[in-house]
Amino acid sequence: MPIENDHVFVLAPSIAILFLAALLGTCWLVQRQQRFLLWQCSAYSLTAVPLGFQSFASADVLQRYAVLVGALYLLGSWCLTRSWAERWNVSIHPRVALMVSIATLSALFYFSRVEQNMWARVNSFSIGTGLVLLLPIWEALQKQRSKERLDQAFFWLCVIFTAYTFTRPLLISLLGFSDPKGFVHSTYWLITLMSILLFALLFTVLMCAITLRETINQLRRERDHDALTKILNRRAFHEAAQQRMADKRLYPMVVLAGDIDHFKRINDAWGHHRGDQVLQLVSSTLQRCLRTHDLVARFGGEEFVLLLTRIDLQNAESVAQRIRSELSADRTVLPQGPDLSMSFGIAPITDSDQLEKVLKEADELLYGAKNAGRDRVHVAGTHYPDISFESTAPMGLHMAPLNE
Ligand SMILES: Nc1nc2c(ncn2[C@@H]2O[C@H](COP(=O)(O)OP(=O)(O)OP(=O)(O)O)[C@@H](O)[C@H]2O)c(=O)[nH]1
Repeated sequence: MPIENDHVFVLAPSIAILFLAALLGTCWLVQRQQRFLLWQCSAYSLTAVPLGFQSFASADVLQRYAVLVGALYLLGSWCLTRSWAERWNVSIHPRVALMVSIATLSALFYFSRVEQNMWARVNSFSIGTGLVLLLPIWEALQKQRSKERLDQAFFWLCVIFTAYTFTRPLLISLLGFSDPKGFVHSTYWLITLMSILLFALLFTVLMCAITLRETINQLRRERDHDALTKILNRRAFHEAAQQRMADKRLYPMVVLAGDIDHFKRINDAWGHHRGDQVLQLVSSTLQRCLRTHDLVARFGGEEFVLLLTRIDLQNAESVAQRIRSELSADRTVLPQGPDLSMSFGIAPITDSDQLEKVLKEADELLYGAKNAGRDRVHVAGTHYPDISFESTAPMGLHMAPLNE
């Protein structure tokens, strides 16, 4: 059969939708995390096939295969609902979708085989697919959704597309194109093709933007957080601390440098895995002491740093003492082991201070607490006669065990 020019023209949207499906499929293959991309890709592929078929078929052939074509579209709509449900983290009931699909296919059968009525066929199909698409939207309306602008845009695009699916035959007939006969040549069909292509494009652009945003956010999270304890790392702490220090309302502020005592012994006696659990326990204990605007970070090894806002040295010392007593009483990780203990150095921040200078001071105080026998808190401005400084240890190098 020779391919006519207008056939090629009406086939173009199906081919374009297949390209979009390939794009979404590739996005999923590259990162294998956003499963909604895969469902959307399946929906496009399943829709492009009957769309292409309809562009070629005569009215008689269409009537004969109405149920099969309808079934493919419904399957495509089901994949679309799975994609949206995945995105919004809602569950949809396959049984309801199945019942709607059976009713729709029965109507298609009736209006193509028993009573031949193209208009009723088109309308019953639109209502059926619209109802399937409504399922995840209904669920999403019942729960709190993301306030992110892209997610909001995605949700409303889904709502508009569903409303359009319900009313498409009516809308197009309102425009004056009420005769869907002779499909390939009808304006009705061209408007249908173009609108589906437009929606597919909009969905693809939004989904790619959402995926890109989430990939970047994930990379940022990994860059800023310690993989084991999930709290800030040294780099991110510096960045966040500079911001806090620039805010005059958050003063007085202090830095607490803390270090688990004899952590090497825990590793040696109980294994590295248990050591990791101790690090996680310490970070969660430290996190519990935080208030809004406070920061906690793991600087490396078993060394942690806190920045506490709107607090004086005396109260900061109480916080450190509370952390010490909570840790020593906690038997969750080492039920039969020794009490966990930590040493702290606490230094104040004044608005003219450099962060590095305060960290160094807190670290020297911590070093003093270790020298003085560990399991204690040393606060700036207090005289500790039992300290035997040998030298000023640089940040992070003070943990070498002393010969006791
Ligand atoms: N399990 C575990 N151990 C770590 C990790 N990072 C560093 N360590 C270990 O932490 C130990 C730190 O030992 P030291 O620097 O001697 O410090 P310490 O034994 O706590 O002695 P003091 O600080 O002087 O009380 C080393 O044995 C490191 O191998 C980690 O992510 N997980």
